[in-house]
Amino acid sequence: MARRAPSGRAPAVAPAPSRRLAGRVLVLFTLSLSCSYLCYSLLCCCGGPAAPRARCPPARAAAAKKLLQQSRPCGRPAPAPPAGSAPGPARPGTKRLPRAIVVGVKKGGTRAVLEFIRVHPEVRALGTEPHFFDRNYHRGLEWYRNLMPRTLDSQITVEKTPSYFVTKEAPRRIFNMSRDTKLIVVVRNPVTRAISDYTQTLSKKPDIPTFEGLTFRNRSLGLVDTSWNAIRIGMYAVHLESWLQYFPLSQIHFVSGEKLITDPAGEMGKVQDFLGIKRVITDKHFYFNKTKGFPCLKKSESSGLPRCLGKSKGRTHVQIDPETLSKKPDIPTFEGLTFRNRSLGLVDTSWNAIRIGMYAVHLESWLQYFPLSQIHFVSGEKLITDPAGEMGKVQDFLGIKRVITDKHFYFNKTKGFPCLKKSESSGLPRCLGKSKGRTHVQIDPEVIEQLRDFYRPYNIKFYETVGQDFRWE
Ligand SMILES: Nc1ncnc2c1ncn2[C@@H]1O[C@H](COP(=O)(O)OS(=O)(=O)O)[C@@H](OP(=O)(O)O)[C@H]1O
Repeated sequence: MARRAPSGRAPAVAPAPSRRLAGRVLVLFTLSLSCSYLCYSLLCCCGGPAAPRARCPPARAAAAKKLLQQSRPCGRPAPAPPAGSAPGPARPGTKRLPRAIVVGVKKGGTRAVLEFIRVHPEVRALGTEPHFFDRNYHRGLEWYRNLMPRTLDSQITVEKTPSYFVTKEAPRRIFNMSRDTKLIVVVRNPVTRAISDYTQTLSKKPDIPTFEGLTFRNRSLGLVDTSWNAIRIGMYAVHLESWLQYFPLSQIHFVSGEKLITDPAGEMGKVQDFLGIKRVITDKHFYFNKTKGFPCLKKSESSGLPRCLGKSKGRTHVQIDPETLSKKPDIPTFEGLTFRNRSLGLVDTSWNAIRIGMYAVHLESWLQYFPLSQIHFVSGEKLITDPAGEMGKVQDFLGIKRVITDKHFYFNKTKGFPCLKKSESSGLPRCLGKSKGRTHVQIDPEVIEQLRDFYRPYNIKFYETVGQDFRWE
């Protein structure tokens, strides 16, 4: 080893054995450097001399870890270091907030859409799910922006977090970030989606109850448990309402999870149109992998090699009793819809079926424009028991001769209603159609009593206003 001169500098000329040693050390050092570089290049970077590749940002490396069979997504020009970080080669582009977000739905095919769209040169995607608008909102927009890949002005930043679709606050939060954000929702038959979701949970927690057990609150009554997430997520219309309060429908693109499998190029074509970018991703980008049973990319964005999605995508689903699958959706009961709080007797006046019967309330609006004498009230009850009598009054009100009389009606026992002896159209007897005079569903008499109490003050007000007692009590 070269001894240090008192000044601390190495002597200008070292003795001969030391020089040999130094020479060897230098050769070894150079060799080890070359080796490290070679390993580094093989493990992390891809590309050839024509396309110099850069190190992958950490978030993408994490994404790669998550995705089996996915090589590390790199192969883009090296991104620039964040301001204030250690100097390095200049990396082009800026970290920008996403212009498009795949907001759902879980198990719809969101990973496929993200991996397919990021093949487009005008798209850069965050590989991991940042969960910013649900779990990490408190971290602030800068935190979110920092996760994003660098993009050039011409490129679109995209992220995907499927749980956003069912997060109540997500539409408002995304709107507050940018009202122009384009939203992509991958939807799939909610029954298959629920089974896929359940299969995933089962793979992590093998002790959970059966799918059937979790699906029903009461199986014999067919009451589906809408509080179970696997079911709730599939109630697309319910969740969509929250999004439509902030975004026009034109700003939401729905990808068919089914077509994404049978015709990935077709579905991705529509996604590209929606994003306003050229249709670059086409049939040529896909092949059907028989072993996987799904379409795969011929060249992935990351490695340029053929790539299928990971093992967790396209799992074999658990077998579900076909009877469970054919159960009708859990339409709420009349009782369920009637009350905001049944034990408190609080009737839900926002339900149309209830609100319409508050005649006194609606009549007020009419009386602001028309005198009462210009409005004629037909009793729905008397129209059944005495159609001629009620129609007589209608003719009087219209100022026409009482032509329609008892002679025009007969009681049809099968129908259980009065019918016309001669219809105006055919001259033949005619009852109203099947949709008129249906057998009503049975309602708990206690509910009927509660509703009578509810309507009583409205009815009294109505009788007083119109000067007629319709005797509904
Ligand atoms: N090309 C391709 N390859 C593999 N899998 C594909 C593909 N296209 C769509 N799918 C379907 O994607 C389903 C997983 O959906 P997600 O990616 O949205 O799941 S997750 O919410 O991110 O966990 C996954 O659901 P399962 O089949 O139930 O596993 C697939 O059916």
